[in-house]
Amino acid sequence: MAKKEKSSANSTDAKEQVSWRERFAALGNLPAFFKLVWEVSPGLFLGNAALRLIRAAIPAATLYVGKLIIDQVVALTKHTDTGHDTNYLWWLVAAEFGLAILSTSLGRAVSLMDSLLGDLFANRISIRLMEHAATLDLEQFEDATFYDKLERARRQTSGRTVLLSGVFGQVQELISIGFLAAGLAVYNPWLLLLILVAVTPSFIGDNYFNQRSYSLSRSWTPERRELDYLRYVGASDETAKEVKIFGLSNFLIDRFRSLSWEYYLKNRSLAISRAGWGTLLTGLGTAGYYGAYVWIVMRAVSGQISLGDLTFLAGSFRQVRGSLEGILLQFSSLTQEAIYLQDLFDYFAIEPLIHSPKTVRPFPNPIREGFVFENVGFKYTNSDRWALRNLSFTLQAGEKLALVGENGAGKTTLVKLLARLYDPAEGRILLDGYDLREYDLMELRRNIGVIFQDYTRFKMSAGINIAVGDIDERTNQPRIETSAQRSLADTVIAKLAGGYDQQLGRSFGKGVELSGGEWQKVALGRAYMRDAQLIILDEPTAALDARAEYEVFQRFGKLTEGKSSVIISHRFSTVRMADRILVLENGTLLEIGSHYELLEKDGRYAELFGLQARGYQ
Ligand SMILES: Nc1ncnc2c1ncn2[C@@H]1O[C@H](COP(=O)(O)OP(=O)(O)OP(=O)(O)O)[C@@H](O)[C@H]1O
Repeated sequence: MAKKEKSSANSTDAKEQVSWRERFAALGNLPAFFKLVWEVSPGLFLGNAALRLIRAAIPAATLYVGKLIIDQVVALTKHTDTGHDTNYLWWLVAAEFGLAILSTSLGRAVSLMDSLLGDLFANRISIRLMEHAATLDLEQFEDATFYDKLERARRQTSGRTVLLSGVFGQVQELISIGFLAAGLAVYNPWLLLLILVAVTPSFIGDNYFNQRSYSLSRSWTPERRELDYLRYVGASDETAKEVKIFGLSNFLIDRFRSLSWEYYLKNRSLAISRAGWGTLLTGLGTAGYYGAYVWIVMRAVSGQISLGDLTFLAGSFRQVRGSLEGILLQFSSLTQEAIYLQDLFDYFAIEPLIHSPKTVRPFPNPIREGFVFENVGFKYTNSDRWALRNLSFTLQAGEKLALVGENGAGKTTLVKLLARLYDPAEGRILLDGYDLREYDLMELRRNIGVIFQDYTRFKMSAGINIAVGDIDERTNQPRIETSAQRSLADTVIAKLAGGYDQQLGRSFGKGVELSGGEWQKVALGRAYMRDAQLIILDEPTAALDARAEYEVFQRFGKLTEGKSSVIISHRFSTVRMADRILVLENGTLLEIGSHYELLEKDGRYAELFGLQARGYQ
């Protein structure tokens, strides 16, 4: 299944035009779609189908009762002396009234079920979207075409029940037509053929325009994302500061205006030609209908059919034409919806490249030998440059290693490889003698605690912001508080009115904003939440004041005794506390050794250390 979806995804990616064959092929997504809807609520699904079936019989029944009423009225007016049959007439009128009431009540019930099912379905798809996102690789998130797919899939979360009511509506209409057509065929089967011919032009026209509008919307996905982004940057608490200071609003608005105007113009020309052609082609259908109407009227005038027959035929004819037109139009929008569904399934079909092997090696506890980098090389997908190359070194068990190097040297990349956020393109990383890829991915990550320099400031409570280090322990308040003490976050939280329950960030309710250093102390608490064997801090103290930094590292040294740790820092006062220091330059290892060894060597480390030391003199 996944394979099939992938191949069709490629074919639609390759070109924006969608052929008839692809439209029909897209209908193959319907069973999977119905399965999703069924899973949401079997009861609502079945109820909806049953009510629609009953409703399908009502138009034909109403028309037939109408014919009986007219025939009865005519009979009564011809024989004024026979008043005995008025009872029957009133029964007929009551029946028609009953049918009308039934029809509207069923209609309401159906739309109620549609909307309930729609809400449940939207929630379910959103959850599946998040569940699937959690399985994907970091690299996939950094890819623009992936984002386009994600964006198109996200748009499926709402409004996809249009498809549901569309298909149910189609079946309902088809059954209605069956009843009505049977009536028409009794009088003259040619009438049916005439109807088919009359509706075909508008059907073809509509299909053509649906396809063009899908192609336009699909080919504009990146621009639509950019529009969303501009709207966000132009009106968000996170950007307001810089937008004001640098006076960016006109720049952003101009970009938004020109891009949205371009899209509007393309849409407008499509909408205008659609309206023009639509009017012309439906006109043809109307002419066909009135041709047949004239024929029926002439037969009534010449006395070949009764007045009741005339109303029944004219009514059936009008309804069949309307329903058929509806079905054919729905069909084209149905295939369009099915193509949109393809986007959703394409997204679900994306498979992560980084995963656990089928049989996993037990994770060492404790780690005995450590991590060994063997000729490791790595290149980001969208880059021709090697971010790391020919990297060989050992991070011994229990060792404190510092990474030093200029901006862009590859320090963060090295850390991401350790946590298997990426896999090396060349060479391998061993843990206690075996490739990292042989261990269970989740277990590896559980044993590594990383605080990145661009850690996330969750717009949630202060307690949760620490607990994310080990989210299963979020109700373990003593553990959260101990972690906060270790990272100095406790002094920050003590000043908050709501303490650990205080909402952070200004997005929701009475949230408060923290300073950069305060946020960093909170984020640092995450490292202590987790009982990891390797702790990695990527510039963890860049925003801390000198006293806090000193204290953090005093504690860090003690608290991670016996554990391995990696610290990335540009401050040599921090770096010199490590057992060994690894100096990276342009993705390759330049020097490795203790502070004193490297000073003695008088290489790059000694040079950088000297530069910083002189700055303080
Ligand atoms: N997601 C990415 N996609 C493409 N290239 C990337 C990505 N992340 C980093 N790079 C590139 O890889 C190289 C190494 O980046 P890395 O973040 O490892 O550097 P760093 O040593 O941690 O730098 P800094 O001291 O500035 O944090 C840089 O040239 C950077 O431009």
